[in-house]
Amino acid sequence: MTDYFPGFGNHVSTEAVPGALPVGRNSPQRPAFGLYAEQLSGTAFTAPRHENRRSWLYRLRPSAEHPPYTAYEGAKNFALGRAHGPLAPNRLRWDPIPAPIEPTDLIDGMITMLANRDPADLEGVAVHLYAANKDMGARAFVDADGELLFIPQAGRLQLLTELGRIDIAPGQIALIPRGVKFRALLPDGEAHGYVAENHGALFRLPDLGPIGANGLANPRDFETPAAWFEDRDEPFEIVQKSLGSLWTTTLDHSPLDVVAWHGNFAPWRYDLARFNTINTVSFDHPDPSIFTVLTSPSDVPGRANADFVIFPPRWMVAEDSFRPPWFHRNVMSEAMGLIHGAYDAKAEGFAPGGLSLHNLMSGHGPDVASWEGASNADLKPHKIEGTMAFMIETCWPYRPTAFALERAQPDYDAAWQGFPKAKLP
Ligand SMILES: O=C(O)Cc1cc(O)ccc1O
Ligand SMILES: [Fe+2]
Repeated sequence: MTDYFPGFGNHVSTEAVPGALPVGRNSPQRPAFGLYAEQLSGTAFTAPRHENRRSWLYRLRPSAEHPPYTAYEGAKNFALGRAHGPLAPNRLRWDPIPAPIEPTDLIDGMITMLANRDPADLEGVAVHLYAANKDMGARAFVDADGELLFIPQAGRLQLLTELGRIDIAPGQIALIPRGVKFRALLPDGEAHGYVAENHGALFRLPDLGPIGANGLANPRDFETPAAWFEDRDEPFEIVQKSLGSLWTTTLDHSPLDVVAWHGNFAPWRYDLARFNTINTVSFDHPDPSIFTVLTSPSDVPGRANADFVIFPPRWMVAEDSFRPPWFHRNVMSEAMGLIHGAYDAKAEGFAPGGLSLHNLMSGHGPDVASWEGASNADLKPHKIEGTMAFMIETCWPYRPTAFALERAQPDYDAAWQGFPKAKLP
């Protein structure tokens, strides 16, 4: 049986029980076996055809059958909203968060660090960390506020979703579309990582322009799971994030009961090692947009609501060039994480599992040690290996949560202290 279908945004047809998927129509008068047909729309009905995303689900019970939601009291650091008041234009950086002490599943282990727009604007992105040590048993999570891009840093995740099962390890990413229910198992007993929650236009592959028809993340390397379901008649909690807060209700069955589905609005996974990295073979350090894996456009051409950019292993061959990221100030706002290894612009203080924020127009770039090293390096071809950093870049300035502001490294500015003054002739 096929576990995954290759391709980005393809129209998939899949059934876990033969005969469950209707042929030739979406909503027969009586679907097979008494299943319920349900359309799940990821874009407006009238979105242009090339952007239109929806799937048809055939399930044991309709999603509409649920008791009222009430406020969820767990996950104290998740969906906190942004800290209010003026935000100093300081660069910020965080150490990795410690493992939980109490048994904590993925929902309760979510920690919101950065957010920008109100989810109700249908724009913006939030950056969360997670640290969990317990499987989600009889509970599922669903995010009405956006799609969730999982970026594991340590420990595998098994994401059991309404549309199928996804296994990922650090170095792979997975996307759970807005509105898709899922629960997460931790095959290694513990898991840490990052989540980018995109409230805006769906993540898609960037245009390639003069690069041509191939390169960067190639569509065939994205994998969408085959239909899978669980038939569990027992109390099952659903936690929903909606309009920036968390809500709970309890069903008498698992909501992961979709026996068959077809469509192009579905979860997927991708292995970052498949990224076809393109870089200079002459001089200068190109803009990091060459490393864009996924982009969520805004209404302004070329100005992303959110870009997911990686800094993968690659050859550095530029001649007479300062090879690491240059000093810069950017109108876009940059959140960065590190999956493993070391990042070439930061010799110290940016650890795997850590996070940094360089908001709009803040001066940043190589720390003193990285600048010193790269300014004096012998420029023979050199391979950067054993590393994977990433950036969630957005046109909407981030606001850290109060939780994040309280825990920022106290001395990040020291990374740029002690540069020798230039000497004029
Ligand atoms: O600030 C950073 O480290 C991210 C970054 C990397 C790069 O190669 C060029 C620009 C940039 O913002
Ligand atoms: Fe930057």
